[in-house]
Order: sequence, then structure tokens, then C-alpha cells
Amino acid sequence: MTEQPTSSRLSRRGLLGGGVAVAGVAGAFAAGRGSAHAGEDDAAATASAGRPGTYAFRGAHQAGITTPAQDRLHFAAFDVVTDDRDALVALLEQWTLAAEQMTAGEPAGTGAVGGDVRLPPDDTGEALDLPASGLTITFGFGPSLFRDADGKDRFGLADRQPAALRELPHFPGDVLDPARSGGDLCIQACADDPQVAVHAVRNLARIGFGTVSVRWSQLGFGRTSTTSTSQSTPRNLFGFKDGTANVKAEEAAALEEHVWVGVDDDAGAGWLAGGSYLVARRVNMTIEVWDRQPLGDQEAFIGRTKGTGAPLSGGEEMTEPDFEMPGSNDQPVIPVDAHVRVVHPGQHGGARMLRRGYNFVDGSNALGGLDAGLFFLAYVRDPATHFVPVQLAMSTSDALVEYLKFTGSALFAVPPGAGPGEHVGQALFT
Ligand SMILES: C=CC1=C(C)c2cc3[nH]c(cc4nc(cc5[nH]c(cc1n2)c(C)c5CCC(=O)O)C(CCC(=O)O)=C4C)c(C)c3C=C
Ligand SMILES: [Fe+2]
Repeated sequence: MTEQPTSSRLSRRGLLGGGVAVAGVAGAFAAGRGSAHAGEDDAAATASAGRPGTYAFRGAHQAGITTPAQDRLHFAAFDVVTDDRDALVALLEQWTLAAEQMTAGEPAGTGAVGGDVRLPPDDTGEALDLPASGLTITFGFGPSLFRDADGKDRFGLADRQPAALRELPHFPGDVLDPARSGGDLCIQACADDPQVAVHAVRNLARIGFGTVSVRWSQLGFGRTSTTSTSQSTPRNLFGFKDGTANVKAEEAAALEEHVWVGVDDDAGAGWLAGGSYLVARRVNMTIEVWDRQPLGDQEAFIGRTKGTGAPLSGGEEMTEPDFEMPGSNDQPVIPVDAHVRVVHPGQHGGARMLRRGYNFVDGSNALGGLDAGLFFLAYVRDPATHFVPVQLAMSTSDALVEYLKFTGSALFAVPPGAGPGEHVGQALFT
């Protein structure tokens, strides 16, 4: 079922004076505190404008997976810089509290202003006048948290490492930058305001000072997927609709089958039941070269039309592709190396993934081209069956890869949602 946001009227500024606890959020809304966004003064206006307010942090699954994909992303991977298990647990407790506050539209800790002037404030302050903007914060654990590069079990977690949580293999054509890959922990912050997403990661990194350090991070500015049937399909930087055939929040059976880890999936990693695996791939797109390709060729590379996103076999955007339909020269109308054919579940034992990626432009490269692409994020029940074979097929036989460079890669186990009074990932440590 799709998560329903509450109103976006709550702003950090509005909550400042009251020190309102998370449980008091509904009360604060009823009291009519102000929002910095003019024209968003009631829940109906908010909903119709498609700008959600707050999503509950706690629940059976972490928010930020089936949540309708927000427009902005700040993703960060962290290295744990201590061997002290208690310090790690304490950090997860602090992160949970701060995430719960920030996703509710409150500042972190005791706030940004009004405290002891002799001390640095708990919250950095740049989101004070902004509403929650649909912020979700999703936490994950990388393979190196369980066994570091030397095989050392720093936190006594090695025997709880899920069998499927292993470094992804090297794929043909990967040109990975180690400084943009891996990580002991990750945080995916998504919001409809970039400043809110950046504020969340910045404050969590600040809280983690001395326990974790940021290994790498990635900003995303335009979602490249839909995770709910209520959303329109956005476009990637090749100009094509992206996210059409995604697993959506309304597909309960597909989520159970393809996204959530089941209770019997891994006897040694029961703590992950109800969670998922997050695959992150930074994919550079050589858009200057792409832009010189004829429209017909671009459509053949993807296997869909650029305008409506319909399969080349006909119909509308949501029509199932007909991979058997003949085209000219005895070739099928959807070419054998078209992206949608190569990655289609029909080629991979029916495996589907919940994609949640974002466009990025990180300035220019040494040749004057844009350092641009798609930060691919996908949630799957098992990377070995639902991601690796698909990426392998793509790397070896997809026409699109001529225009792509895989420059970053990471895999994380994403624990289920935190229950009342719990910290995120608590079952792993008990
Ligand atoms: C290994 C998994 C995938 C990577 C990496 C990937 C990169 C990538 N994709 C596009 C553009 C499109 N992808 C589309 C569909 C699609 N892509 C994947 C997997 C990977 N893509 C899947 C599983 C699917 C769905 C296939 C299906 O079920 O039919 C589409 C079509 C529209 C849609 O269904 O979303 C486009 C367009 C780019 C540009 C890219 C890397 C930069
Ligand atoms: Fe794709």
C-alpha cells in the first residue's frame, strides 16, 4: 500500500518554540503552525500539488523504499572509524532519534537556536524555515561492517552476515573509483527540497563524528523512477521516460516476492527479515555522444519510443513489450540488444527490482563534457538472483553500455523498520 504523507505545514521554524516531541506532531499540525511554502496551507493543497509533508520514520519497513520517490537525493556511505561495538550501537541510537526528528520536520537534538550560547548547537540550522518536504532517511549496512578488508570481525557481527551480502563482482566494463564505492554504512536521504536532504545527511554525519567518517556521497536532482502508481513517469538524462515497468508500492505480492527479505530466506540472518538489499551504481552517461545519435537509433538502444515511452512493438507506455514482433530485415522490432529486452524479467527467471535512482551532474570532466549520469539505486530481495545476472547481461550485450561508464558501486543490507523504542537495525545487535 502507498504511504500517505501527512501535511507539509510542519516546519522546523514552526516547531522551534514548543520542543514538540515526535508523538506531538499531529497536535502541532492541528495548532496551525506556519510553513515557509506559501500556497501550501492545507493538506488538500499539499496533496494536489504533489508535495508531500511527512512520512513516519518507524514502521514494518524503513521509509524511503516504497515511499513515492521524492525529487531530490543525498546519499552517503560511511566508514566506521572505531572498533568499539558499544560506540556503534550508541551511534545507531542517536541516528534513529535524529532521523525521527528530522523526518517529522523538527531540528535534530535540542535544535539550532535557543540553547547554551557557549556550545555549538545540536542542529546546523539550514533547514530551520523549511517544511519536512517528504524527507525519508533510510539506513543500510555494508559487507565490510561484518568483516573488514582484512577479514577482521571488528564488531562481533561476522556470524550474522547475510550470505547474500558480499561485495558485488566486477562486471565487464566497470571502471570503478574505489573512492566512490563500498562503505560500512549508508544513508539515503530523499526529499522534495535539496536543502532538506543535505541537511539530514550533514547532521547525521556531524552526530557520527569520531565514530564514522564520510567515505563518499552523491547528490541527485531528478528522480528516474516511479515507486507508486500515483506518480507520473519522469525522464532520465537521455531524455527517455524511466521507471515505467518498476515495482510499485501498490503491488503487494510483487514486493513480497522481489523486494522484502523473507523470514526463511537466510537462517543466519533472521534480523534482516522485512528488510531488503540496496544496490547502488554510479553510472556516467556520455551525453554529448548520445546527443549526436539519430532519434531512431536512440529508440532502438532503449527499445521504447522517446515521446510516449511505449515499447517499439506498439501500444502505450504501460503496454507490455512484444519481443517476438518481427521488424525489418528478419530482426525483431525491439532489437536483440535493446536495453528493455536485455534487462527484462523474462530474461532473468522473472526477477524484478524496485528501482529508485536519480539523475546527477557533478560539474564537468577534464575533456569539458558533463560529469553526468544516473545514480542507479535498486532494492531487491536477493542481489544474487535479482541484480547480478541483470547487470552481467547488461554489461555484455546491451547496446546502451556504449554510452555508459560504471564509476561507483556498493551493496548494503537495509534492515526492516525500527519499532517503537527501537533503534534502526536493533535486531542485528541483540
Ligand atoms: C542492472 C540493472 C540496470 C541498470 C544498471 C540500468 C541502467 C539504466 N537504465 C536506463 C534507462 C532505462 N531503463 C529502463 C528499464 C529498466 N532498466 C532495468 C535495469 C537496469 N537499468 C530494468 C530491470 C528495467 C525494467 C525492465 C522491464 O521490466 O521491462 C527503461 C525503460 C522504462 C522503464 O521501464 O523504466 C529505461 C529508459 C539508463 C539510462 C541506465 C543507466 C544510465
Ligand atoms: Fe534501465
